[in-house]
Amino acid sequence: MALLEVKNLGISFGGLRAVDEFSITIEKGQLYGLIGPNGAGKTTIFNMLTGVYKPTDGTIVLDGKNITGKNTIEINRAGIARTFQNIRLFKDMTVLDNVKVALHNHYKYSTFTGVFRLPRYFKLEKAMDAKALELLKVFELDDKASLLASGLPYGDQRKLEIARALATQPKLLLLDEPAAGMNPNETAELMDTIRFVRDNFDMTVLLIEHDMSLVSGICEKLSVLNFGQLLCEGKTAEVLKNPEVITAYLGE
Ligand SMILES: Nc1ncnc2c1ncn2[C@@H]1O[C@H](COP(=O)(O)OP(=O)(O)OP(=O)(O)O)[C@@H](O)[C@H]1O
Repeated sequence: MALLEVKNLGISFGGLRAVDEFSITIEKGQLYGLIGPNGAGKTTIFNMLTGVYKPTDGTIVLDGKNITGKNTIEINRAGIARTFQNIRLFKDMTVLDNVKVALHNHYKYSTFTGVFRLPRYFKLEKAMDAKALELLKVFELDDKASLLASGLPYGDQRKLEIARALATQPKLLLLDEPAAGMNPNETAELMDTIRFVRDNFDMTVLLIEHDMSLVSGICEKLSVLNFGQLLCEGKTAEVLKNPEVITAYLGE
């Protein structure tokens, strides 16, 4: 059974059909890329997959469960986490607390326990600190845990966003232009990190990216979107040779 099965997804904004009849099947453990020119509808698809927008048509099934039309919290609990094109961290919180916020889904204590600082509070806070640090270590951010997120260099902020998304323990990780604004060295490092996450967290990744070095470097399969519709899909090397794709996108 596929991890993600999307069929005939569509949405309109007023008179604009932003996404139309979009289908995609992603197997567990795949590194999958969604590419296409600016305004093709890629982020809109992410917004539908994560419950920010309700699709007008189609179905989204995650791991056998129909999640179409559910809200963002329900979808995150069902197992989809994402990062954003424009980094969205809690900039005035520490690096550690940014990850701990996302862990709260899985480490629950009552308000009473929290307000009165009962033993369970300290026990869970300690467990969350350890889990958050473990995640930060993967991204080599553990020694920066007590810094404010706003103080991190750009590449580290992007990594922290991925760490925070992973803290919700998703089945599927959506990355919206993870290499945006990165230099070639940072991008190469990011590719290693994404591969590491897939291999060590047993993760499935769908990413939107304009940086072709990253797309051809790590994506096993691609779907190409043009004017809201699927132009073609398949193995990365084959898709990138497709003349229609070159005309629509790479020849820009
Ligand atoms: N909330 C909205 N209201 C109206 N139009 C929208 C809304 N969200 C997206 N659109 C439109 O839908 C189309 C697809 O936009 P989207 O941001 O999904 O493209 P994209 O492929 O992610 O582009 P880019 O690569 O530039 O990020 C665009 O024409 C955009 O203006």
